[in-house]
Amino acid sequence: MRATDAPILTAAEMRAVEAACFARGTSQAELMECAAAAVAREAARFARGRSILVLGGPGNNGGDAFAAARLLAAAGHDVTVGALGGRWSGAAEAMQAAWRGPTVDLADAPAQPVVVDGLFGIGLSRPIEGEVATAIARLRAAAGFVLAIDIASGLDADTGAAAGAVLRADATLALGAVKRGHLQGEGVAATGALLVDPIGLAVRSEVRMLAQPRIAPPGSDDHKYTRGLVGVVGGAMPGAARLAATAAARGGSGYVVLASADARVPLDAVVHREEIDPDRAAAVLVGPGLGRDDKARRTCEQWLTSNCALVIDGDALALVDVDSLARRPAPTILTPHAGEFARLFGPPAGDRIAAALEAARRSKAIVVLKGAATVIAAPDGSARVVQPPAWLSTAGTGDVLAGLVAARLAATRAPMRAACEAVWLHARAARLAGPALVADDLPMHIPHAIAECL
Ligand SMILES: NC(=O)C1=CN([C@@H]2O[C@H](COP(=O)(O)OP(=O)(O)OC[C@H]3O[C@@H](n4cnc5c(N)ncnc54)[C@H](O)[C@@H]3O)[C@@H](O)[C@H]2O)[C@@H](O)CC1
Ligand SMILES: Nc1ncnc2c1ncn2[C@@H]1O[C@H](COP(=O)(O)OP(=O)(O)O)[C@@H](O)[C@H]1O
Ligand SMILES: [K+]
Repeated sequence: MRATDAPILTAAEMRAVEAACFARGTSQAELMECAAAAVAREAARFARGRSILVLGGPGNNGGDAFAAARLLAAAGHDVTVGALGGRWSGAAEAMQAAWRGPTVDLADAPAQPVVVDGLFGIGLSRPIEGEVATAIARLRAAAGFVLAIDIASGLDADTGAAAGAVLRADATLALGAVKRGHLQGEGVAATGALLVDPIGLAVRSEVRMLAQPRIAPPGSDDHKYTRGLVGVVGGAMPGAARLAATAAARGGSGYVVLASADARVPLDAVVHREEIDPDRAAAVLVGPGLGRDDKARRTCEQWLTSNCALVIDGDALALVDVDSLARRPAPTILTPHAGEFARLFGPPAGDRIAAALEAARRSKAIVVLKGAATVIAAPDGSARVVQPPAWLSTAGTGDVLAGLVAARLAATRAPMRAACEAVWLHARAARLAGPALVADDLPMHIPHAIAECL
């Protein structure tokens, strides 16, 4: 199944879940059979009759691989196992012994159009180098499709870092839960399409993949003010604030006010004013195109010390500090890209999810750390992660997101929910806009994305 709403665990958390499962009486062999059945199902779906090379390593990832090879062969597929000689133990040894088909050393394994990678999973303990690295480079180059069991071999399961070679996958079947390493570092490119099978494990985690939200429509007694007035503070680059204001209007706000020295409005529905009335605004966005001069600094300070629910983006992120954010009495959402995040909180070490959670805890704000995997982290330790389409990597799409976050904050008054709704709608609008999108294309697709969530 697709990874939407799936739990995301560290390797240690995954091992704790497995240990609890064994303590309840499930055997390792039973769990491995479950994993292997899921792997065989996906491999058969992708192979569509082509020959399959299954790579089996020395640990339980290899155990899954041998068991999957047995199931695939029993279903009539042409299967060869390329084994990394080693000492199997426990359930993995039993799975290796139960495989009766052709087995060759990894170094001699014949190239095949479909490769199932069961070399290493979350137990990778040192870089892949030497003969193994040479073999996987050769087999990868010849393969049309690689399915990784649990995680692409060579990736650190927590950070996605690759200290040595990696067998890049076209799809990965995560077992039990998504691992943090699928979503960061080299893992972003090496994971391919991310699929998850629960393999019968009950996994609870407040760090999850972002699910499609349910959006509440306005009630019959709502009017423009109850639905939420969004204030967008403009500055040195007025286009950015206009993009944000357009997204705020299309994102379900009752009323959008754009305060800018430049009187141009992007839509007739957006109202231009010199100032935003803090008592009327349900959410205020500060930062897109604001500039960083003294005037921008004063504007930022004024909103930071206000009682308004704030979305802080772009230039404003360079004008605030963590302690002032933590002192705010009203909800705050920060929407930094990696550079803005590093300036405010320090560069995220390997695990961006951990870094975003720590930043949320310190600033007492919702932190939306944008990028190829966008992390939405809350001070209470919960987080959601989504992989937006890479076509979003173009100027101004962050301004659109910031306006959308402000719209959802005004509509819901619930900052974590607002950030999740906005990030999902933004990614969905990008898919609806299609390849080679520009930021201006996104807002018109937001209402269609919202319609899918009612
Ligand atoms: N624990 C369980 O009961 C289950 C685990 N599952 C599978 O088990 C995997 C984890 O199994 P393990 O903990 O055995 O670990 P792995 O199978 O991921 O790898 C550990 C083995 O590889 C060796 N190794 C690590 N890095 C190496 C390198 N660079 N070169 C050569 N050898 C290297 C280690 O010495 C060890 O023998 C998961 O990813 C998943 O695929 C599934 O079967 C479900 C049940
Ligand atoms: N490689 C990528 N894959 C997916 N999404 C991306 C990628 N690069 C950037 N994005 C998304 O594009 C947006 C860019 O925001 P930002 O960097 O603030 O741009 P700007 O300031 O020009 O508006 C964010 O939503 C981010 O998650
Ligand atoms: K693997």
